[in-house]
Amino acid sequence: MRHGRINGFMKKVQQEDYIIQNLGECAIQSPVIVNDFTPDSKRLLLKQYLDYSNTGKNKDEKVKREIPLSVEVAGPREKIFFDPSKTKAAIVTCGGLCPGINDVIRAIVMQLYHRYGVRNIIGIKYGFQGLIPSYGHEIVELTPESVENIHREGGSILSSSRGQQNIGEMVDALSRMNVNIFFCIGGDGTMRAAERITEEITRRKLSISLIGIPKTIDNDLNFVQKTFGFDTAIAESENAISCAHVEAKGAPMGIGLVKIMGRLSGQIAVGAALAQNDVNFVLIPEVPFDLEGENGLFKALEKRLIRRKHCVILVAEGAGQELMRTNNTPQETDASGNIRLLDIGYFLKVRIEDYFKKAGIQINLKYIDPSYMIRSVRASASDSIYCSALGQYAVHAGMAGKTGMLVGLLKDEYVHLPIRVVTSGKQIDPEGNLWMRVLESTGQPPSLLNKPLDPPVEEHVVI
Ligand SMILES: Nc1ncnc2c1ncn2[C@@H]1O[C@H](COP(=O)(O)OP(=O)(O)O)[C@@H](O)[C@H]1O
Ligand SMILES: O=P(O)(O)OC[C@H]1O[C@](O)(COP(=O)(O)O)[C@@H](O)[C@@H]1O
Ligand SMILES: [Mg+2]
Repeated sequence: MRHGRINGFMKKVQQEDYIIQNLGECAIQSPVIVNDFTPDSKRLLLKQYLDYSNTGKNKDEKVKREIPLSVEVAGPREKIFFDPSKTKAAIVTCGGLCPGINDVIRAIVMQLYHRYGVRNIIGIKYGFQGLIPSYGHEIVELTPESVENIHREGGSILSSSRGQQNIGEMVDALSRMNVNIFFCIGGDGTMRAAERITEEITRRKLSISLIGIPKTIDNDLNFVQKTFGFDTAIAESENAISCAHVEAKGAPMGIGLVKIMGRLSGQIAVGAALAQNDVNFVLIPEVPFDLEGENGLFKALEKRLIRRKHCVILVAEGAGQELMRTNNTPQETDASGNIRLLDIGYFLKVRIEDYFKKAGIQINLKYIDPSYMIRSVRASASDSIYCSALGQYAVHAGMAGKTGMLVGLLKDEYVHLPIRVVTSGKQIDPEGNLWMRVLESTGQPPSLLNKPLDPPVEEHVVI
Protein backbone atom coordinates (compact mmCIF):
# COMPACT_ATOMS: atom_id res chain seq x y z
CA MET A 1 0.00 0.00 0.00
CA ARG A 2 1.25 3.51 -0.86
CA HIS A 3 0.22 7.02 0.06
CA GLY A 4 -0.56 9.84 -2.36
CA ARG A 5 -1.21 13.50 -1.61
CA ILE A 6 -4.49 14.58 -3.21
CA ASN A 7 -5.67 18.20 -2.82
CA GLY A 8 -3.36 18.58 0.15
CA PHE A 9 -4.77 15.54 2.00
CA MET A 10 -2.98 12.27 2.42
CA LYS A 11 -5.03 9.46 0.92
CA LYS A 12 -4.32 5.77 1.06
CA VAL A 13 -3.71 4.62 -2.51
CA GLN A 14 -4.09 0.96 -3.31
CA GLN A 15 -3.60 -1.18 -6.38
CA GLU A 16 -7.40 -1.37 -6.87
CA ASP A 17 -7.41 2.38 -7.54
CA TYR A 18 -5.40 1.78 -10.70
CA ILE A 19 -7.75 -0.67 -12.39
CA ILE A 20 -9.07 0.68 -15.72
CA GLN A 21 -12.70 0.09 -16.57
CA ASN A 22 -13.49 -1.70 -19.85
CA LEU A 23 -16.83 -1.34 -21.60
CA GLY A 24 -16.82 -5.03 -22.40
CA GLU A 25 -14.94 -7.78 -24.19
CA CYS A 26 -13.01 -6.65 -27.30
CA ALA A 27 -13.81 -9.14 -30.05
CA ILE A 28 -12.96 -7.20 -33.24
CA GLN A 29 -9.52 -7.35 -34.87
CA SER A 30 -7.83 -3.90 -34.90
CA PRO A 31 -6.95 -2.46 -38.35
CA VAL A 32 -3.82 -0.77 -36.92
CA ILE A 33 -0.62 -2.27 -38.34
CA VAL A 34 2.15 -2.54 -35.73
CA ASN A 35 4.82 -5.04 -34.86
CA ASP A 36 3.72 -5.44 -31.27
CA PHE A 37 0.27 -4.83 -29.85
CA THR A 38 0.15 -3.64 -26.24
CA PRO A 39 -1.63 -6.19 -24.03
CA ASP A 40 -3.69 -5.01 -21.03
CA SER A 41 -1.43 -7.17 -18.90
CA LYS A 42 1.56 -4.88 -19.58
CA ARG A 43 1.74 -2.44 -16.64
CA LEU A 44 4.08 0.33 -15.58
CA LEU A 45 5.43 0.10 -12.06
CA LEU A 46 4.64 3.34 -10.26
CA LYS A 47 7.72 5.11 -8.85
CA GLN A 48 9.50 2.12 -7.44
CA TYR A 49 12.52 3.02 -5.37
CA LEU A 50 14.89 0.65 -3.71
CA ASP A 51 16.55 1.72 -0.48
CA TYR A 52 19.45 -0.42 0.65
CA SER A 53 20.73 1.97 3.37
CA ASN A 54 20.40 -0.61 6.18
CA THR A 55 22.58 -3.26 4.65
CA GLY A 56 25.65 -2.66 6.77
CA LYS A 57 29.09 -3.01 5.24
CA ASN A 58 29.99 -3.61 1.59
CA LYS A 59 27.07 -1.68 0.15
CA ASP A 60 28.74 -1.39 -3.25
CA GLU A 61 29.24 -5.14 -3.32
CA LYS A 62 25.56 -5.58 -2.52
CA VAL A 63 24.55 -3.23 -5.37
CA LYS A 64 26.74 -5.21 -7.76
CA ARG A 65 25.51 -8.65 -6.78
CA GLU A 66 22.07 -8.55 -5.20
CA ILE A 67 20.16 -5.46 -6.23
CA PRO A 68 18.10 -5.73 -9.43
CA LEU A 69 19.09 -3.57 -12.43
CA SER A 70 18.83 -0.02 -11.08
CA VAL A 71 20.58 3.34 -11.10
CA GLU A 72 21.38 5.90 -8.41
CA VAL A 73 18.77 8.65 -8.00
CA ALA A 74 20.09 12.24 -8.16
CA GLY A 75 19.56 14.75 -5.35
CA PRO A 76 21.24 16.52 -2.44
CA ARG A 77 23.17 14.18 -0.13
CA GLU A 78 23.15 14.54 3.64
CA LYS A 79 26.95 14.26 3.86
CA ILE A 80 29.25 15.85 1.31
CA PHE A 81 32.86 15.12 0.38
CA PHE A 82 34.26 18.57 -0.40
CA ASP A 83 34.60 21.41 2.13
CA PRO A 84 32.84 24.29 0.30
CA SER A 85 35.21 26.96 1.65
CA LYS A 86 38.19 25.13 0.13
CA THR A 87 36.53 23.86 -3.05
CA LYS A 88 37.48 24.96 -6.55
CA ALA A 89 35.20 24.03 -9.47
CA ALA A 90 35.84 24.27 -13.22
CA ILE A 91 33.35 24.17 -16.09
CA VAL A 92 34.06 23.27 -19.73
CA THR A 93 31.72 23.13 -22.77
CA CYS A 94 32.71 20.90 -25.71
CA GLY A 95 31.56 19.82 -29.18
CA GLY A 96 28.81 21.47 -31.23
CA LEU A 97 26.79 24.34 -29.81
CA CYS A 98 23.42 23.55 -28.33
CA PRO A 99 20.57 25.63 -26.89
CA GLY A 100 20.79 25.78 -23.09
CA ILE A 101 24.55 25.59 -22.50
CA ASN A 102 24.51 28.99 -20.82
CA ASP A 103 21.52 27.97 -18.68
CA VAL A 104 23.53 24.99 -17.39
CA ILE A 105 26.62 27.12 -16.70
CA ARG A 106 24.46 29.63 -14.83
CA ALA A 107 22.71 26.93 -12.79
CA ILE A 108 26.02 25.30 -11.78
CA VAL A 109 27.53 28.63 -10.70
CA MET A 110 24.43 29.77 -8.78
CA GLN A 111 24.03 26.40 -7.07
CA LEU A 112 27.70 26.17 -6.07
CA TYR A 113 27.77 29.76 -4.83
CA HIS A 114 24.41 30.15 -3.11
CA ARG A 115 23.57 26.60 -1.92
CA TYR A 116 27.03 25.39 -1.01
CA GLY A 117 29.03 28.57 -0.49
CA VAL A 118 31.71 27.69 -3.04
CA ARG A 119 33.53 30.89 -4.04
CA ASN A 120 36.15 29.60 -6.43
CA ILE A 121 34.62 28.78 -9.82
CA ILE A 122 36.46 29.00 -13.14
CA GLY A 123 35.49 28.61 -16.79
CA ILE A 124 37.71 26.78 -19.29
CA LYS A 125 37.53 28.49 -22.69
CA TYR A 126 37.15 26.76 -26.10
CA GLY A 127 36.44 23.23 -24.88
CA PHE A 128 39.31 20.92 -23.93
CA GLN A 129 41.74 23.24 -25.75
CA GLY A 130 41.44 25.56 -22.73
CA LEU A 131 43.28 23.02 -20.56
CA ILE A 132 46.29 22.92 -22.87
CA PRO A 133 48.62 25.85 -22.07
CA SER A 134 50.08 26.06 -25.60
CA TYR A 135 46.73 27.29 -26.98
CA GLY A 136 47.02 30.33 -24.70
CA HIS A 137 43.30 30.56 -23.92
CA GLU A 138 42.46 32.56 -20.81
CA ILE A 139 40.85 31.02 -17.71
CA VAL A 140 37.79 33.04 -16.67
CA GLU A 141 36.40 33.56 -13.20
CA LEU A 142 32.69 32.74 -12.93
CA THR A 143 30.55 34.54 -10.35
CA PRO A 144 26.80 35.01 -9.85
CA GLU A 145 27.22 38.51 -11.32
CA SER A 146 29.08 37.34 -14.42
CA VAL A 147 26.51 34.64 -15.23
CA GLU A 148 23.38 36.52 -14.16
CA ASN A 149 22.02 37.18 -17.65
CA ILE A 150 23.79 34.58 -19.80
CA HIS A 151 20.73 32.31 -20.17
CA ARG A 152 19.14 34.93 -22.40
CA GLU A 153 21.62 34.12 -25.16
CA GLY A 154 22.34 31.08 -27.32
CA GLY A 155 25.77 29.49 -27.66
CA SER A 156 28.24 29.18 -24.81
CA ILE A 157 29.88 32.06 -22.97
CA LEU A 158 32.90 29.76 -22.67
CA SER A 159 32.87 28.87 -26.41
CA SER A 160 33.62 25.33 -27.53
CA SER A 161 35.88 23.30 -29.80
CA ARG A 162 36.33 19.94 -31.47
CA GLY A 163 39.57 17.96 -31.58
CA GLN A 164 41.32 15.51 -29.26
CA GLN A 165 43.70 16.82 -26.63
CA ASN A 166 46.30 14.92 -24.62
CA ILE A 167 44.58 13.36 -21.59
CA GLY A 168 47.69 13.53 -19.39
CA GLU A 169 48.18 17.24 -20.14
CA MET A 170 44.56 17.94 -19.31
CA VAL A 171 44.83 16.19 -15.95
CA ASP A 172 48.12 18.05 -15.32
CA ALA A 173 46.23 21.32 -15.79
CA LEU A 174 43.37 20.33 -13.47
CA SER A 175 45.86 19.28 -10.83
CA ARG A 176 48.04 22.41 -11.28
CA MET A 177 44.99 24.67 -10.90
CA ASN A 178 43.83 22.69 -7.81
CA VAL A 179 40.46 21.94 -9.36
CA ASN A 180 38.31 19.68 -7.14
CA ILE A 181 35.19 19.34 -9.29
CA PHE A 182 35.31 19.34 -13.09
CA PHE A 183 31.95 19.81 -14.85
CA CYS A 184 32.04 18.64 -18.49
CA ILE A 185 29.11 19.83 -20.56
CA GLY A 186 29.06 17.85 -23.81
CA GLY A 187 27.80 15.05 -26.02
CA ASP A 188 29.03 11.54 -26.79
CA GLY A 189 32.55 12.68 -27.76
CA THR A 190 32.92 14.74 -24.58
CA MET A 191 31.77 11.77 -22.52
CA ARG A 192 34.33 9.49 -24.19
CA ALA A 193 37.01 12.05 -23.31
CA ALA A 194 35.57 12.41 -19.78
CA GLU A 195 35.79 8.67 -19.27
CA ARG A 196 39.48 8.72 -20.16
CA ILE A 197 40.13 11.78 -17.98
CA THR A 198 38.44 10.02 -15.03
CA GLU A 199 40.61 6.94 -15.59
CA GLU A 200 43.75 9.10 -15.55
CA ILE A 201 42.59 10.95 -12.40
CA THR A 202 41.94 7.59 -10.72
CA ARG A 203 45.31 6.22 -11.85
CA ARG A 204 47.04 9.23 -10.27
CA LYS A 205 44.91 8.82 -7.10
CA LEU A 206 43.74 12.45 -7.31
CA SER A 207 40.59 13.60 -5.52
CA ILE A 208 39.05 15.32 -8.51
CA SER A 209 35.39 14.69 -9.20
CA LEU A 210 34.29 14.66 -12.85
CA ILE A 211 30.60 15.23 -13.55
CA GLY A 212 29.12 15.16 -17.06
CA ILE A 213 26.04 17.04 -18.26
CA PRO A 214 24.37 15.65 -21.43
CA LYS A 215 24.43 18.30 -24.17
CA THR A 216 23.56 17.70 -27.83
CA ILE A 217 20.68 18.50 -30.16
CA ASP A 218 21.19 15.01 -31.61
CA ASN A 219 19.78 13.34 -28.45
CA ASP A 220 22.06 10.36 -29.07
CA LEU A 221 23.36 9.54 -25.59
CA ASN A 222 22.41 6.06 -24.47
CA PHE A 223 20.13 5.69 -21.42
CA VAL A 224 19.58 9.47 -21.27
CA GLN A 225 15.90 10.03 -21.98
CA LYS A 226 16.59 13.44 -23.47
CA THR A 227 19.66 15.59 -23.86
CA PHE A 228 19.23 19.30 -23.25
CA GLY A 229 18.77 21.43 -26.37
CA PHE A 230 16.88 18.67 -28.20
CA ASP A 231 13.40 20.11 -27.53
CA THR A 232 14.50 23.57 -28.67
CA ALA A 233 16.02 22.15 -31.87
CA ILE A 234 12.70 20.45 -32.66
CA ALA A 235 10.76 23.65 -32.00
CA GLU A 236 13.15 25.61 -34.23
CA SER A 237 12.84 23.16 -37.10
CA GLU A 238 9.07 23.70 -37.17
CA ASN A 239 9.45 26.97 -39.03
CA ALA A 240 11.42 25.39 -41.87
CA ILE A 241 8.88 22.58 -42.20
CA SER A 242 5.93 25.00 -42.19
CA CYS A 243 7.60 27.04 -44.92
CA ALA A 244 8.28 23.89 -46.94
CA HIS A 245 4.61 22.95 -46.61
CA VAL A 246 3.46 26.41 -47.75
CA GLU A 247 5.84 26.29 -50.73
CA ALA A 248 4.72 22.75 -51.64
CA LYS A 249 1.06 23.75 -51.63
CA GLY A 250 1.82 27.00 -53.43
CA ALA A 251 2.71 25.44 -56.80
CA PRO A 252 1.42 22.56 -58.95
CA MET A 253 3.02 19.27 -57.94
CA GLY A 254 4.98 21.06 -55.23
CA ILE A 255 7.61 19.25 -53.17
CA GLY A 256 9.03 20.83 -50.00
CA LEU A 257 12.30 19.13 -49.07
CA VAL A 258 13.84 19.93 -45.66
CA LYS A 259 17.18 18.67 -44.35
CA ILE A 260 17.63 18.69 -40.58
CA MET A 261 20.67 17.97 -38.37
CA GLY A 262 21.14 14.55 -36.81
CA ARG A 263 24.38 12.77 -37.50
CA LEU A 264 23.86 9.11 -36.61
CA SER A 265 20.31 9.30 -35.40
CA GLY A 266 17.12 10.76 -36.80
CA GLN A 267 15.82 11.87 -33.40
CA ILE A 268 15.32 15.52 -34.39
CA ALA A 269 13.63 14.59 -37.68
CA VAL A 270 11.31 12.16 -35.91
CA GLY A 271 10.49 14.68 -33.14
CA ALA A 272 9.89 17.46 -35.67
CA ALA A 273 7.68 15.25 -37.86
CA LEU A 274 5.55 14.29 -34.88
CA ALA A 275 5.38 17.90 -33.68
CA GLN A 276 4.56 19.20 -37.17
CA ASN A 277 2.09 16.94 -38.87
CA ASP A 278 2.64 18.36 -42.37
CA VAL A 279 5.44 15.92 -43.16
CA ASN A 280 4.70 13.06 -45.58
CA PHE A 281 8.05 11.27 -45.71
CA VAL A 282 10.67 11.10 -42.94
CA LEU A 283 14.07 9.70 -43.90
CA ILE A 284 16.47 8.82 -41.08
CA PRO A 285 19.87 7.07 -40.77
CA GLU A 286 18.37 4.12 -38.89
CA VAL A 287 15.96 3.20 -41.70
CA PRO A 288 17.58 2.55 -45.10
CA PHE A 289 15.61 3.30 -48.26
CA ASP A 290 15.85 2.76 -52.01
CA LEU A 291 15.35 5.56 -54.52
CA GLU A 292 14.39 3.53 -57.59
CA GLY A 293 12.18 0.46 -57.98
CA GLU A 294 8.54 -0.32 -57.32
CA ASN A 295 8.88 0.20 -53.52
CA GLY A 296 11.48 2.99 -53.65
CA LEU A 297 11.09 6.63 -52.63
CA PHE A 298 10.55 7.98 -56.17
CA LYS A 299 7.57 5.72 -56.90
CA ALA A 300 6.03 6.43 -53.47
CA LEU A 301 6.53 10.14 -54.04
CA GLU A 302 4.98 9.95 -57.49
CA LYS A 303 1.89 8.15 -56.10
CA ARG A 304 1.55 10.72 -53.34
CA LEU A 305 1.87 13.65 -55.78
CA ILE A 306 -0.72 12.24 -58.15
CA ARG A 307 -3.10 11.70 -55.23
CA ARG A 308 -2.52 14.90 -53.22
CA LYS A 309 -0.64 17.28 -55.59
CA HIS A 310 1.90 18.28 -52.94
CA CYS A 311 4.38 16.62 -50.60
CA VAL A 312 6.77 17.44 -47.73
CA ILE A 313 9.94 15.35 -47.22
CA LEU A 314 12.02 15.66 -44.06
CA VAL A 315 15.47 14.12 -44.27
CA ALA A 316 17.97 13.79 -41.40
CA GLU A 317 21.49 14.73 -42.48
CA GLY A 318 22.82 11.23 -41.69
CA ALA A 319 20.16 9.41 -43.75
CA GLY A 320 20.86 7.55 -47.00
CA GLN A 321 24.66 7.96 -46.82
CA GLU A 322 25.09 4.54 -48.44
CA LEU A 323 23.21 5.79 -51.54
CA MET A 324 25.92 8.40 -52.20
CA ARG A 325 29.04 6.43 -51.32
CA THR A 326 30.96 4.18 -53.65
CA ASN A 327 33.94 2.06 -52.64
CA ASN A 328 36.20 4.94 -53.68
CA THR A 329 34.47 7.67 -51.67
CA PRO A 330 36.98 8.79 -49.01
CA GLN A 331 35.73 8.55 -45.40
CA GLU A 332 36.57 11.96 -43.96
CA THR A 333 36.29 12.86 -40.29
CA ASP A 334 36.19 16.15 -38.37
CA ALA A 335 38.79 17.12 -35.75
CA SER A 336 36.96 15.07 -33.10
CA GLY A 337 36.84 11.96 -35.27
CA ASN A 338 33.15 12.30 -36.22
CA ILE A 339 32.41 11.11 -39.78
CA ARG A 340 31.91 13.99 -42.23
CA LEU A 341 28.56 13.39 -43.89
CA LEU A 342 27.81 13.69 -47.58
CA ASP A 343 25.02 16.13 -48.42
CA ILE A 344 21.86 14.01 -48.65
CA GLY A 345 19.64 17.10 -49.02
CA TYR A 346 21.17 18.40 -52.23
CA PHE A 347 21.62 14.84 -53.53
CA LEU A 348 17.89 14.12 -53.11
CA LYS A 349 16.92 17.44 -54.71
CA VAL A 350 18.94 16.67 -57.84
CA ARG A 351 17.83 13.02 -58.07
CA ILE A 352 14.13 13.74 -57.50
CA GLU A 353 14.12 16.50 -60.14
CA ASP A 354 15.91 14.18 -62.52
CA TYR A 355 13.44 11.33 -61.92
CA PHE A 356 10.34 13.44 -62.60
CA LYS A 357 11.93 15.08 -65.65
CA LYS A 358 12.53 11.64 -67.13
CA ALA A 359 8.99 10.57 -66.19
CA GLY A 360 7.64 13.65 -68.02
CA ILE A 361 5.97 15.01 -64.87
CA GLN A 362 6.55 18.69 -64.10
CA ILE A 363 7.22 19.28 -60.41
CA ASN A 364 8.20 22.30 -58.30
CA LEU A 365 10.77 21.35 -55.70
CA LYS A 366 11.86 23.83 -53.02
CA TYR A 367 14.81 22.80 -50.84
CA ILE A 368 15.24 24.27 -47.34
CA ASP A 369 18.21 23.62 -45.05
CA PRO A 370 17.84 25.46 -41.70
CA SER A 371 21.27 24.08 -40.75
CA TYR A 372 22.80 25.74 -37.65
CA MET A 373 19.68 27.88 -37.11
CA ILE A 374 18.11 25.13 -35.02
CA ARG A 375 20.97 24.98 -32.53
CA SER A 376 22.39 28.49 -32.09
CA VAL A 377 19.24 29.93 -30.53
CA ARG A 378 18.57 30.33 -26.81
CA ALA A 379 16.84 27.48 -25.00
CA SER A 380 13.06 27.09 -25.05
CA ALA A 381 11.22 27.35 -21.72
CA SER A 382 11.07 23.57 -21.27
CA ASP A 383 14.77 23.18 -22.08
CA SER A 384 15.64 26.01 -19.65
CA ILE A 385 13.80 24.19 -16.87
CA TYR A 386 15.66 20.99 -17.74
CA CYS A 387 19.02 22.81 -17.86
CA SER A 388 18.62 24.34 -14.43
CA ALA A 389 17.69 20.98 -12.95
CA LEU A 390 20.72 19.32 -14.59
CA GLY A 391 23.01 22.07 -13.27
CA GLN A 392 21.62 21.77 -9.74
CA TYR A 393 21.81 17.97 -9.64
CA ALA A 394 25.31 18.04 -11.13
CA VAL A 395 26.45 20.23 -8.23
CA HIS A 396 24.85 17.96 -5.61
CA ALA A 397 26.67 15.00 -7.17
CA GLY A 398 30.00 16.83 -7.43
CA MET A 399 29.90 18.11 -3.85
CA ALA A 400 29.13 14.57 -2.67
CA GLY A 401 32.40 13.49 -4.29
CA LYS A 402 30.87 11.37 -7.04
CA THR A 403 32.92 10.98 -10.21
CA GLY A 404 32.97 9.41 -13.69
CA MET A 405 29.24 10.00 -13.91
CA LEU A 406 26.65 12.02 -15.73
CA VAL A 407 23.37 13.49 -14.49
CA GLY A 408 20.36 12.94 -16.72
CA LEU A 409 16.71 12.09 -17.02
CA LEU A 410 15.78 8.43 -17.22
CA LYS A 411 12.11 7.43 -17.11
CA ASP A 412 11.26 10.98 -15.97
CA GLU A 413 13.59 10.74 -12.97
CA TYR A 414 16.91 12.56 -12.49
CA VAL A 415 19.58 9.92 -12.05
CA HIS A 416 23.34 9.35 -11.90
CA LEU A 417 24.66 7.30 -14.82
CA PRO A 418 28.21 5.96 -15.11
CA ILE A 419 29.75 7.74 -18.09
CA ARG A 420 30.82 4.46 -19.72
CA VAL A 421 27.21 3.36 -20.28
CA VAL A 422 26.06 6.46 -22.18
CA THR A 423 28.65 6.74 -24.96
CA SER A 424 27.62 3.78 -27.10
CA GLY A 425 25.04 5.89 -28.95
CA LYS A 426 21.28 5.88 -28.97
CA GLN A 427 19.28 5.30 -32.14
CA ILE A 428 15.67 5.04 -33.17
CA ASP A 429 14.44 1.44 -33.20
CA PRO A 430 12.88 0.84 -36.65
CA GLU A 431 10.72 -1.84 -35.02
CA GLY A 432 9.75 0.33 -32.05
CA ASN A 433 6.64 2.32 -31.24
CA LEU A 434 8.22 5.73 -31.91
CA TRP A 435 8.97 4.89 -35.54
CA MET A 436 5.53 3.22 -35.87
CA ARG A 437 3.97 6.51 -34.73
CA VAL A 438 5.94 8.35 -37.41
CA LEU A 439 4.68 5.93 -40.07
CA GLU A 440 1.14 6.41 -38.82
CA SER A 441 1.27 10.19 -38.75
CA THR A 442 3.03 10.60 -42.12
CA GLY A 443 1.24 7.79 -43.93
CA GLN A 444 4.49 6.83 -45.66
CA PRO A 445 4.89 3.14 -46.61
CA PRO A 446 6.34 0.99 -43.80
CA SER A 447 9.33 0.27 -46.03
CA LEU A 448 10.90 2.07 -49.00
CA LEU A 449 13.09 -0.93 -49.80
CA ASN A 450 12.64 -3.26 -52.74
CA LYS A 451 14.17 -6.17 -50.84
CA PRO A 452 13.72 -6.68 -47.07
CA LEU A 453 16.82 -6.33 -44.91
CA ASP A 454 18.38 -9.27 -43.12
CA PRO A 455 17.17 -9.39 -39.51
CA PRO A 456 19.52 -7.60 -37.06
CA VAL A 457 22.06 -9.83 -35.34
CA GLU A 458 22.48 -7.77 -32.16
CA GLU A 459 19.70 -7.29 -29.66
CA HIS A 460 18.62 -3.73 -28.83
CA VAL A 461 19.16 -2.53 -25.29
CA VAL A 462 15.69 -1.98 -23.92
CA ILE A 463 15.34 0.50 -21.07
N1 LIG B 1 37.89 9.02 -27.45
C1 LIG B 1 38.18 10.29 -27.17
N2 LIG B 1 39.29 10.58 -26.43
C2 LIG B 1 39.59 11.85 -26.12
N3 LIG B 1 38.89 12.92 -26.51
C3 LIG B 1 37.79 12.70 -27.25
C4 LIG B 1 37.38 11.38 -27.62
N4 LIG B 1 36.26 11.49 -28.36
C5 LIG B 1 35.97 12.81 -28.44
N5 LIG B 1 36.88 13.54 -27.77
C6 LIG B 1 36.92 15.00 -27.65
O1 LIG B 1 35.75 15.48 -26.96
C7 LIG B 1 35.39 16.77 -27.46
C8 LIG B 1 33.94 16.79 -27.86
O2 LIG B 1 33.67 15.78 -28.83
P1 LIG B 1 32.76 16.03 -30.10
O3 LIG B 1 32.52 14.73 -30.76
O4 LIG B 1 33.33 17.12 -30.93
O5 LIG B 1 31.41 16.65 -29.51
P2 LIG B 1 30.28 16.06 -28.59
O6 LIG B 1 30.82 15.89 -27.22
O7 LIG B 1 29.23 17.10 -28.65
O8 LIG B 1 29.84 14.77 -29.20
C9 LIG B 1 36.33 17.08 -28.61
O9 LIG B 1 37.35 17.92 -28.17
C10 LIG B 1 36.83 15.70 -29.00
O10 LIG B 1 38.05 15.68 -29.66
O1 LIG C 1 29.49 22.09 -35.70
P1 LIG C 1 29.87 21.14 -36.77
O2 LIG C 1 31.26 20.64 -36.58
O3 LIG C 1 29.59 21.65 -38.14
O4 LIG C 1 28.98 19.85 -36.58
C1 LIG C 1 27.66 19.68 -36.96
C2 LIG C 1 27.10 18.55 -36.14
O5 LIG C 1 26.94 18.98 -34.83
C3 LIG C 1 25.65 18.64 -34.34
O6 LIG C 1 24.84 19.80 -34.39
C4 LIG C 1 25.69 18.19 -32.90
O7 LIG C 1 26.71 17.30 -32.67
P2 LIG C 1 27.43 17.18 -31.25
O8 LIG C 1 26.48 17.59 -30.20
O9 LIG C 1 27.78 15.74 -31.15
O10 LIG C 1 28.61 18.08 -31.25
C5 LIG C 1 25.15 17.60 -35.32
O11 LIG C 1 23.75 17.55 -35.42
C6 LIG C 1 25.79 18.05 -36.59
O12 LIG C 1 25.97 16.98 -37.47
MG1 LIG D 1 28.49 14.03 -30.71
